[in-house]
Amino acid sequence: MTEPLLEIRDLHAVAGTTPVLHGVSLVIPAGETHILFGPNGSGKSSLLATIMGLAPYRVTGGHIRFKGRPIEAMPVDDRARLGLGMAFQRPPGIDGVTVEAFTAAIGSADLLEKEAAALDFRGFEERDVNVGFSGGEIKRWEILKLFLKRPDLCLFDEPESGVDLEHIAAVGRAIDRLLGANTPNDPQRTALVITHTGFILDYIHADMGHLMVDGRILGSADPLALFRHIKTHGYSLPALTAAGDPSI
Ligand SMILES: Nc1ncnc2c1ncn2[C@@H]1O[C@H](COP(=O)(O)OP(=O)(O)OP(=O)(O)O)[C@@H](O)[C@H]1O
Repeated sequence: MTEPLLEIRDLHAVAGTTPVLHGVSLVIPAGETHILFGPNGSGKSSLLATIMGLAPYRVTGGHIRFKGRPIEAMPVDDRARLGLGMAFQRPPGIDGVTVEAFTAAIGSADLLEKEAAALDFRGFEERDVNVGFSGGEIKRWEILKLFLKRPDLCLFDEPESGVDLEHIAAVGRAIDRLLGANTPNDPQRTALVITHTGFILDYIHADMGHLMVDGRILGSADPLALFRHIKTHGYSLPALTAAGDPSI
């Protein structure tokens, strides 16, 4: 079996003083793409933010191992250096830091033009990062940012929400290309993707789907079967959890 790149066991976490995760366990082998489904407020974004190490999220129990190393207490910049990266749902604007300067700072200036064209994101070089970007432009920049950084584990928080129907194809294809094995030195990436609409499933190969409810993973199954099940039956899985039937 492939080594787990990310291993989360019985994770409890708070946002400030609010409990948000209540015993999440999740293992993602290297090279796999996993999808996280769940109703509003179930803790999906909190889980991604806790993995990334963002304030005000704090682990109060359990553990997170990435590449075999415990990272619960590791600062966010060390996690990024170790190979974690996240495309945010609602990232802050960075006044005074242009897209060009940001790209140069992460050592990817030579890639910007080509990758920006693939995401139809030309002409933003002089704009401050995420300042005044439309909802869809933010999403495209967040994915472009991961392209420029190429983290080993990519966390996507609703990458297609707010993106118009034409650009969803560009976003979907870009994510597929980002995650795919490009050269022997640039192997298949690992990803955890939050989606409500499921559009992204038309463009990427996903290995496993997880259903999160009330800060816990209720069950896991084939992502397309799980998505179809949620569309028909909502966010409860008595059949899945009782029988463990991967085809639902
Ligand atoms: N920084 C915070 N401070 C206080 N409460 C928070 C914070 N972040 C998340 N929460 C609460 O934790 C719960 C889970 O929120 P979270 O954003 O993780 O849900 P979600 O599953 O991503 O929802 P959605 O699908 O609507 O994006 C919510 O009740 C939310 O209000």
